[in-house]
Amino acid sequence: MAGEDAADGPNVGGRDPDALLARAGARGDPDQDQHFLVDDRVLDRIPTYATEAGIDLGHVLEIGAGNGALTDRLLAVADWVTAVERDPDLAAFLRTEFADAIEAGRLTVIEGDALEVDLPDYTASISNLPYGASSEILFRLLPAGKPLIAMVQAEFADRMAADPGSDDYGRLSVTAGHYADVEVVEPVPPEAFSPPPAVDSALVRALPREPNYTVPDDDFFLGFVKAVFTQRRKTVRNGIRNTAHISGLDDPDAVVDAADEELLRKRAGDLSPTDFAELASLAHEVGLDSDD
Ligand SMILES: C[S@@+](CC[C@H](N)C(=O)[O-])C[C@H]1O[C@@H](n2cnc3c(N)ncnc32)[C@H](O)[C@@H]1O
Repeated sequence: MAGEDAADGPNVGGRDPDALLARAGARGDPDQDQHFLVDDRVLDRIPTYATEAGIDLGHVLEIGAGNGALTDRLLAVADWVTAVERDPDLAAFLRTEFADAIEAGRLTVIEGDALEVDLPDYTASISNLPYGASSEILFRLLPAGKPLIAMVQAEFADRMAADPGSDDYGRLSVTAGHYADVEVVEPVPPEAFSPPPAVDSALVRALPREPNYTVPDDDFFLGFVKAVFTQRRKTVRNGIRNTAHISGLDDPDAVVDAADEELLRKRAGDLSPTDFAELASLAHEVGLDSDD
């Protein structure tokens, strides 16, 4: 079990992030989404967002391990960490710096693109994500139904966790909320990173659960939500009619004819996830050709 036994020598959990950067010889290339966490307090707090929620740390997946500052903290609490890193120099550094943990079978380094490599069967993911690919990476991870803690752009975090009717509520909120309860657990300023990103950051925690609605088909539901939000300033009636090329509906008019007038008069940003599920279920029933 995670805890004292998981500690791998006196340094694990206490490596100085600046010293790690110096040893890695990494300057951080913003074009490669390389912004390394150098604030010890933020690094130390990240695993606590998992432990306080009782998340199983048997096998933690870290995407974008970089110089290993977070990997070090994860090794202090997890039984096993799999770290994915695309930069070959950083992956090589991780293999050297954490040779003892690798030798002990507690760390696996996967060199490659997180969107392409095979992912292991992990119990939780905890990452400081490359912002350029956060959306794609998150929507690779969330359907796995495992708890997730991720550093993302603050604005992105707010949109993930937003409630219906708020300015931040949109496709991202409904899609993330389809898989998990999402909360923003900590805002993180640019100075916590080297080099500092141009944007504010935030840590989100996503705890998987079944949605409180049912849909006939996840992909159809998510495509329908995407389609209607492309017309967020229009009424839902027009949104459904105008976006059949995105939603894949064969007969959007049949959906509009059958749907509840009160929902059709609203705009996408005012529909709850349950409203979307009701409309998508109806659309699936009456808006698709039977041979689809
Ligand atoms: C924001 S840095 C985080 C580094 C380190 N984990 C930390 O917390 O300081 C993101 C890391 O992801 C790596 N990266 C960028 N795109 C990636 C991708 N598609 N797949 C895997 N790693 C990627 C970068 O090389 C960089 O090391």
